[in-house]
Amino acid sequence: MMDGKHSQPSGRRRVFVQTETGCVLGMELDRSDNAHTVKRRLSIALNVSTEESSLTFGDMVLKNDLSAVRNDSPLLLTRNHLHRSSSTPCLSPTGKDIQQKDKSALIEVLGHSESFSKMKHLVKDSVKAIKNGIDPLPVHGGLGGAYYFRNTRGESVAIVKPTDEEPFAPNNPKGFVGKALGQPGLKRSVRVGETGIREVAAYLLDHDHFACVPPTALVKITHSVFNVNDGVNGGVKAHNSKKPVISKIASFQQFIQHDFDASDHGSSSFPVSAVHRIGILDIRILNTDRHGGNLLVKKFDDGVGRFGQVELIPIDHGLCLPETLEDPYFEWIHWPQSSIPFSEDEIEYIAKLDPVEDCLMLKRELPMIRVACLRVLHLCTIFLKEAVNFGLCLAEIGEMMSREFRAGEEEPSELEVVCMEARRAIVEREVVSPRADVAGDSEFQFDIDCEEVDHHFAAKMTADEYMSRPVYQFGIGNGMGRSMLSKLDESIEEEEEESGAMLSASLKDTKLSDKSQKYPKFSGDKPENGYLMNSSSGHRSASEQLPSSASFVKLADMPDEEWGVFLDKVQELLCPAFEKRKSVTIGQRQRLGTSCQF
Ligand SMILES: Nc1ncnc2c1ncn2[C@@H]1O[C@H](COP(=O)(O)OP(=O)(O)OP(=O)(O)O)[C@@H](O)[C@H]1O
Repeated sequence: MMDGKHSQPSGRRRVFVQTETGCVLGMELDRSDNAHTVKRRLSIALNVSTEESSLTFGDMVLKNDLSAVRNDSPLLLTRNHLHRSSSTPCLSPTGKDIQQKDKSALIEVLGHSESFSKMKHLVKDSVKAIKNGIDPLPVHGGLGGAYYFRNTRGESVAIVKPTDEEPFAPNNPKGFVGKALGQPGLKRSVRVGETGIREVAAYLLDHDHFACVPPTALVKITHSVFNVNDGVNGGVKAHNSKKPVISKIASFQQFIQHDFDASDHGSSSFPVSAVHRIGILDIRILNTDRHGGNLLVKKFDDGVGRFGQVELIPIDHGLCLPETLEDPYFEWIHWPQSSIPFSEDEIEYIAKLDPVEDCLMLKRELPMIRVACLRVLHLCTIFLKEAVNFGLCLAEIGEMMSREFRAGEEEPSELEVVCMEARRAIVEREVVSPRADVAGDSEFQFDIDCEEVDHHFAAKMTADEYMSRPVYQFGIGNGMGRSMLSKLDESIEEEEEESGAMLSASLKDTKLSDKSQKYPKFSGDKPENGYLMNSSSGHRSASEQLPSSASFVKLADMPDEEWGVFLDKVQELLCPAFEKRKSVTIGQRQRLGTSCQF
């Protein structure tokens, strides 16, 4: 639901500006403000240099016009050079000063979605506990900084993960540092500091609480428990050896009581429907991190005190919705439940999924979300719907999205092969008839100038208006196709190109029928290139190197109109790909005999 604050974007708004090193300042914007005035205020309040830096909001680099910035939005101040270091400090602020300057509450939910109303009591309980001296407790597991926030009884009510404490972010408390916010992260297709919005996106996309993602919101939160590494933010230590209070942007998720996680326990007691529902979510969001540790398991009383069935709660969605098609990791792919056909209600749920409406909703609730992520969501939802229509089961769909390692080389997934083929077909068509089919079409009026783009377009346009247009007319980017790719995107691309990982241009000689012969492969000859295996294990060691990730198919480089044509082409090519997959499964079943029937 939108409220008055949403519908009047250019009036007075409060925003939270975060520096690359994690300092956060809340400030009020009025109509006369522009990026320059915001930077000047930031520079004075935080004593940071804002020279040679850009103010960004998702894909947008903000200049004069700040009308696209919504109330309560987090903005990021990034330095302009390509290879930024994480050591550029805020010079001298203390958390207390900042807190006094921006006058925000201890915990403020960013965003006004109805879905966040469930968080109000958690926020209230946490604030009350803090005021009563009950401090949050650091979480020891995981690679990122995380904290259990408690109620006055000392029970955990929420888990909070600050964006500047993610793996490789400047204030990571577990030694995984070295990058600035906005740079490619643990997965290259997910930038440092952007896992929190993905956690929120997964919650918002989990319509009807189908997969049971715990309520999650983005918050601005202030406490002394948070980590600031030496040398970051000037390495300021509080007088009298007390840790300073510090404000952060963080994800705030309801704590769910549980008994263990799925990595500690055999999967045989997991209900088929829970596995299916989580699988359906993972496919839509292309989850690259669904290992057993990210499924909490809760026993429930079967009434007679026996250990019966369990509930599964999916957590940690920070590595979903990557900026390019990626190799997902689906632990459930190995579980027999995934080979059982979908039930009627699951099929109905999938049929009702509307990728266009989902993208609009995410853009409305998380306006900083990148076009690239929305395109991944759009594509994967279409893929899921078509696959289920065709009659594939969860395991088959998951397998079609997963890459394979053969002889130490990584091959594109069947879905990626379809996408590569679709892009090649478009390129060929353009060579024959350069854009004749799209360029002159008077309906393609959605390319809006890069700087002046109206990012409230999505919010202003009703779902019906949106739905009544051909899909290729609206490239999910709200006019932010190629033209809106920010400098950051260019930098991520340049870095990828430098590392030789970008193979998406190699679209020649591709044929659906023979992926192992015709497609480029990523060699796993260097140990650090084995990231598929590493990420699959779910237990990464501290010594593990930054995994190199590769993209066979990029989605965000297509202008809006091409994106629509691409989606149509993908849909056309999916049927033969499904036929092929079905024949592989039948072949496997025949070989295995009846022992694997459920
Ligand atoms: N909503 C939740 N309710 C209860 N416990 C949770 C919740 N979310 C996370 N946890 C606990 O906190 C631990 C760390 O959380 P999480 O896995 O999300 O962090 P992470 O740093 O992203 O981890 P990793 O590096 O393993 O991906 C989990 O293993 C789990 O035990």
